[in-house]
Amino acid sequence: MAGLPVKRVLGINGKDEFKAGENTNNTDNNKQSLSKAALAVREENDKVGEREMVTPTGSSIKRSSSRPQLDLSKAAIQGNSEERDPTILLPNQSDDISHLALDIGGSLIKLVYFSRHEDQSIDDKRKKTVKERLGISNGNRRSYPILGGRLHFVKFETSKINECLDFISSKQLHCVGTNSLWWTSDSPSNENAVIKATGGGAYKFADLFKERLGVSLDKEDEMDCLVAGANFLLKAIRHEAFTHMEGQKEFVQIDHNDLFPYLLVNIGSGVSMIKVDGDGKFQRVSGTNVGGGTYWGLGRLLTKCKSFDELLELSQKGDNRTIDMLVGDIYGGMDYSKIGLSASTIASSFGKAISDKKELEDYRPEDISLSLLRMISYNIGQISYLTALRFGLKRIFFGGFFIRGHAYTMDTISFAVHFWSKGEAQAMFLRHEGFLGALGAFMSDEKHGLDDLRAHQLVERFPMGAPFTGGKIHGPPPGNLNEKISWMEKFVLKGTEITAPVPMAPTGTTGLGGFEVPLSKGGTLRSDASALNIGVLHLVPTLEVFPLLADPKSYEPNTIDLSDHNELEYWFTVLSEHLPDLVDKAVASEGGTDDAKRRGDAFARAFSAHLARLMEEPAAYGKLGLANLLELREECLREFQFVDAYRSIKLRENEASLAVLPDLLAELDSMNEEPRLLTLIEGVLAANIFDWGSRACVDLYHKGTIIEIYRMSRNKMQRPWRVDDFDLLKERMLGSGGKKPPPHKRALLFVDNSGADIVLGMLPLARELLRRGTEVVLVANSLPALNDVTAMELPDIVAEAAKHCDILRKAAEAGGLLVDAMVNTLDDSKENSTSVPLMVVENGCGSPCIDLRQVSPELAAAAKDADLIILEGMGRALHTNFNARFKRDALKLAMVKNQRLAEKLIQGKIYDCVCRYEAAS
Ligand SMILES: CC(C)(COP(=O)(O)O)[C@@H](O)C(=O)NCCC(=O)O
Ligand SMILES: [Mn+2]
Repeated sequence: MAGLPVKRVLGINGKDEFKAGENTNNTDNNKQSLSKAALAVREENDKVGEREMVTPTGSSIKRSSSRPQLDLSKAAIQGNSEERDPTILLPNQSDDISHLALDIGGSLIKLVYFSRHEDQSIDDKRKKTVKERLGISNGNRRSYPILGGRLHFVKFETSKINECLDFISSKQLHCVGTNSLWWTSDSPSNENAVIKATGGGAYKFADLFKERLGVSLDKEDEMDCLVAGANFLLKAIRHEAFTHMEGQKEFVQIDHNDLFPYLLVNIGSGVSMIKVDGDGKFQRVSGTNVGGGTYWGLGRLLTKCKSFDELLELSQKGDNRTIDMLVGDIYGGMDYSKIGLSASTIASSFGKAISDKKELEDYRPEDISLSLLRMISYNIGQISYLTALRFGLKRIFFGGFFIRGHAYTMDTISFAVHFWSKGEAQAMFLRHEGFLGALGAFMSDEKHGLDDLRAHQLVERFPMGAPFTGGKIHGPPPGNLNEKISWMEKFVLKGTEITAPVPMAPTGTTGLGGFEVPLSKGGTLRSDASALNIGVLHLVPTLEVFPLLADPKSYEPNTIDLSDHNELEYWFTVLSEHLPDLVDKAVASEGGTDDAKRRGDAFARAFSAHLARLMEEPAAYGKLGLANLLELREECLREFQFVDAYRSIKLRENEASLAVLPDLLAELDSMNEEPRLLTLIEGVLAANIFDWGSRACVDLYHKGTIIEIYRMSRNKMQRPWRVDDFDLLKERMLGSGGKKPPPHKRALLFVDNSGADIVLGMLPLARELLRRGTEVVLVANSLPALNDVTAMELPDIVAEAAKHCDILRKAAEAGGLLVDAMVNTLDDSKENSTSVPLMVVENGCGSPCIDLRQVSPELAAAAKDADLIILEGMGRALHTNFNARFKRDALKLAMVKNQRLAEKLIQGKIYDCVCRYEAAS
């Protein structure tokens, strides 16, 4: 490349430029081997139909182990493909099913199973050097008895036990420990195979399990299991418990050290009330025979409903006032306010039926269902409170499948507890309400050693194809890609629309013990899987809490709280509008084949369905922040096997930016320290405009070349920025009054996008730090997300940049980044290579945002000696971590590429910039 001074860099419209929005057909003309090699490997890869990650240098490697994936290469259907759920063989899938436990109750069978995955991470040279340098031993700082994997939750009706047996058999879940060749035609030997089971059905169906699956049920005590399951959930899952009052769900942060004692009320067919004092320390103190079985049994007789869910659904449209005797009915429409009873309070459930001269047929089944539901829920709430009172317990957790995340049931129970305790006691519900027993049975198997898992090691994912539908498709959550796609396609066939439902207004009470009727949710049904409102728990034992958080307990990654409905609606619209473009990119990234189009379509439907579900109930999947939505989108893409939707865009922008880097560096080198620092920070902010996740920016890319946009952005960098702590930063870096402060020892640079952002923004800043004697660790995504640069792509970008810069070359060499002597060095003498190192670590995530409670072990290790943290970009520095406080100096740099966020967060406007510097706290 011809040398171009920076002024020209910022003003040229040279021949190497091309439109940011153009497709990459001109790659053949590209002079740098970097992308050619990658494309060659990609073609090769497409030929063999394998989906592996490809580095820009062409080395093909397995994706990071931090987010395990299904390996579908060489997948084949076993047996008859016309079957409803044919078994699909995945010979290259290293996940192996290893554990299963059951809770076989009177109405439902709850199944928990664990699919394990081997550590697939490759120990590439970069990782090895980083590990050596950061002192990470292979066994990590503690030895975990378990491998990573996933915990799945499935339920079946007990009356349809054969479906459950088929499911276990099709997934070979009963072949514990015989995971080696289960896909071969020889059926695995099951002699002596044992499954942990609890609930009455463990006795009742023991012979059936032996007969059908050849396994014995190892029976565990039901109460032991319930308590073990509840204790595990309350300690290990961050947003497990929540309150539900008047339609409002609020998650409760339980302090592990202040959990006991509590009352556990498990509402199954019958109801158990257990006082829990510790792990394994409990007593069943009460119970009632009026429970879920009563509701379902009486309800079936009275309404002719065919299932519990149908009965519950019916109650949504009911009006219990037609059948219940209310205070107002007795008092001529008046409240009985002297004793605190409103006119709408139920005086006697079903009481109107005495006086009305009506027969059963004269009552609407909807009204009967609601009346019954209120009668039973209210009664359980009241007895629970009285029991808690008897033992001086303030907290009551309700579990069991009676609740089913049903808002009205929870409101009724909460109301009863609140009303009778005069607000002293609180009803809390559990997201995994129905699986306490099954989880407990699972935990009772010591083999897996899951009992000391921590919240940061669990990542919850919602992988089911269709979480929210208007149709009636039943069955367990789809397991593999083909199942997922055809699951989505079924909705198209049935003409079922996945619509964004009308938001539900909060249910009202009259304040004196009376309830209004539930507001209809438009008759929408949920699929079996989503009715659980829980996802698959990914166990990643290596994840750690970022050690430099000032107060990890109070740390909240999300800046934007989506429980605010206006906020949710806004971001929902933004993400929905972005979807067609994203699908185009994703399909193109996979060669635009029919298979890719089919997957793209399924992805769009699945993601829209998730969004619709969350619009209806923002807390459906736990506490919802914007970061969760953005991550959900990436996860959904991965679910449909889109490895890297923005790959070609990233490569193209990297090339264009690398071409002008030498001139930028030369220009910077001609400056004095102070203007140079300012130019560098301006450079980072200006280059953060290259963000393919922002609607406004993508529109901009169609109007100019990368360099034009970069130049325009640079020209707008006039200080003061909207948030401008540059002077504080300058003082810390360069000192004042002639005093030179010592340089930082190690800086962690959380980098963001590819192209100009990394090459012309963050790399020059890294170089400046290196020049000052500060070690630099570039922290990048483990997996792709939008156009964010990944840790796997970075070494090649650095290597390319290092060809033109001694400082970068020496530091990269010292950091082990230049492993293959591929650099065309400017200076071959190795003796000079005393430099502080430049390293690259992966952050452990695949999202545009970062939750610092769950980071990779290499990042946690790198953080130990770091005294400067630089977070860059809207996702990492604004949507998340804007309010995060650190134990070390922190610099947050971002351009705000969204008008509404600019207004909300910094009272500014789109393209305003944030340079926030906070000294160590
Ligand atoms: C996804 C992003 C957080 C990525 O921003 P970045 O971290 O790259 O600066 C951002 O593009 C975003 O919030 N986009 C959605 C809003 C919009 O289109 O305006
Ligand atoms: Mn980004």
